[in-house]
Amino acid sequence: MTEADYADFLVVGGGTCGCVVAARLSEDPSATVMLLESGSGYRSALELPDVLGDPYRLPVGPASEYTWTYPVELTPRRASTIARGRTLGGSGAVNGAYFTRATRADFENWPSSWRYDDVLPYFKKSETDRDFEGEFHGTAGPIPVERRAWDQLHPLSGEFHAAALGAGFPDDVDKNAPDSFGVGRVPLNVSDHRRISTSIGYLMPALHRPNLRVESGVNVIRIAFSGTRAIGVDVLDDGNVRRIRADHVVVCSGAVATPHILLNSGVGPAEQLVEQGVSVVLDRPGVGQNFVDHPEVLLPYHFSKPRTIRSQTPVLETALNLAEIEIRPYTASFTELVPGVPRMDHGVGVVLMAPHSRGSIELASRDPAGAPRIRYNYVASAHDRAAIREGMRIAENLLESIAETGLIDRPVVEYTDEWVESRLGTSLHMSGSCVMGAEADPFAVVDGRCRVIGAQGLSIVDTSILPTIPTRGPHATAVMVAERASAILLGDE
Ligand SMILES: Cc1cc2nc3c(=O)[nH]c(=O)nc-3n(C[C@H](O)[C@H](O)[C@H](O)COP(=O)(O)OP(=O)(O)OC[C@H]3O[C@@H](n4cnc5c(N)ncnc54)[C@H](O)[C@@H]3O)c2cc1C
Repeated sequence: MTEADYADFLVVGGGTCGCVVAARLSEDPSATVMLLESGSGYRSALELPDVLGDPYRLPVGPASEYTWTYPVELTPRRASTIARGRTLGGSGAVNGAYFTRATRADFENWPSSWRYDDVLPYFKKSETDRDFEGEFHGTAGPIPVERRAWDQLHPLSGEFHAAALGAGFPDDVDKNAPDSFGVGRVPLNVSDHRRISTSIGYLMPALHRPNLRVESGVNVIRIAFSGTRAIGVDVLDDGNVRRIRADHVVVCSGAVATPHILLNSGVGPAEQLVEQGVSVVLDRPGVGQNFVDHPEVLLPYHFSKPRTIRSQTPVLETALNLAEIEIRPYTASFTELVPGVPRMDHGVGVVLMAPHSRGSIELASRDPAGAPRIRYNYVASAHDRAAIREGMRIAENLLESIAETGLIDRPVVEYTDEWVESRLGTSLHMSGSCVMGAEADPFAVVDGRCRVIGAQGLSIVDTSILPTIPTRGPHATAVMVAERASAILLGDE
């Protein structure tokens, strides 16, 4: 075997988690590490395409060369599409750069070895917080974290903050503190007006290592097994199938592609695999089942006077976090943010952060390169419908107060159930499509050490394994999970 077709650790997917895992594992000079990424690659931050470094735009429009686009069913009556990053850095290279940790309470429903005290060291290890230090913050990690200076906030962000305080919500000074609650500035993984993805923060500084090899533009179609032991992967390379062998395969392909690759490899609900003509390697009923994402409704507003578009304003600078609702005063419309998106109003996002509805990802065909069938099953639960309505009521009151300052006008809209369903979107925070759990739990796919239950030489490290969705955006939590999983894989924990 040549070095091109074997590695001790084979990392499948160079997204948020894959870049962390490849960089950390290759710190051990005795281990060879290969990272395979389906999308584009670059060798240094200098080669980074401008559009990926710009934190004030999201290159996820219909013609983007940096995304996967999947057809989805948000509700049985609402078809849509979702984007996921397809480049080094993955979804974290194209996202809104809002970098907020899961709270202490979020970890109470994770396995007992993943409580807040267990994960805090890895949150700290991942970041350099430029505003806060002390027991909850890191000062030497690869991802810089800062909040927008008060005197640079967009007027809408400042008025939103004042309106929420005026309505009696608590001042949430540090949204990355363990018990964050209320209104405050959001932490951003931005430095010198550049989005710092894990590709920039972790992978680029590691590329000089002789034991790390990165291949981009390579599509992994399945994991290869001998019995239940993973022995490598099959990749589609220039139309040819090539096998790359490994001692340990670490799947980091994200919450959509990871279950899809597993299903194509014969790991998943046996009945579904048999129906699709895939040989069963391991019957794991939880693969692709019960995922969660944050549903979102945009309440429209207009600026009273025409405003010049500010080129260096983050889309989200402040937010109000309540027990299960997040209210986001977006500073720009998605038409301004996402190239190629049709005309849309400015809007304040009302987002359900702890939904009860669960979705599924299943094989739609035997073609491993085809898209899976993704059903969100959004707002199927009466709880979710009521919680979104309550969030809309709070957001309405805040918009009313902001309108009184003369900054914005509000179109007259009757918020019927049909209107809500027609405006329903997703925050693109999909989590839990291959959850971590106890070995005895038939729906768990990986154990507390990120190993696929029932297989050998196979781990999953990405947002698909999150046991419950964070009540914040998942990016910072994904980086933490990848930090800890790397320590586990290296035998340091
Ligand atoms: C547009 C957008 C905006 C978002 N905004 C925010 C935000 O502001 N804050 C926040 O907290 N979260 C945000 N998120 C969510 C967050 O970015 C993701 O949850 C997180 O980055 C997911 O990390 P991951 O490692 O699980 O997957 P990803 O980062 O998606 O990485 C998966 C990688 O695997 C690769 N891959 C997939 N299939 C294959 C294959 N077959 N072969 C080889 N490689 C493959 C992909 O190309 C990709 O690079 C956003 C997401 C999107 C899409």
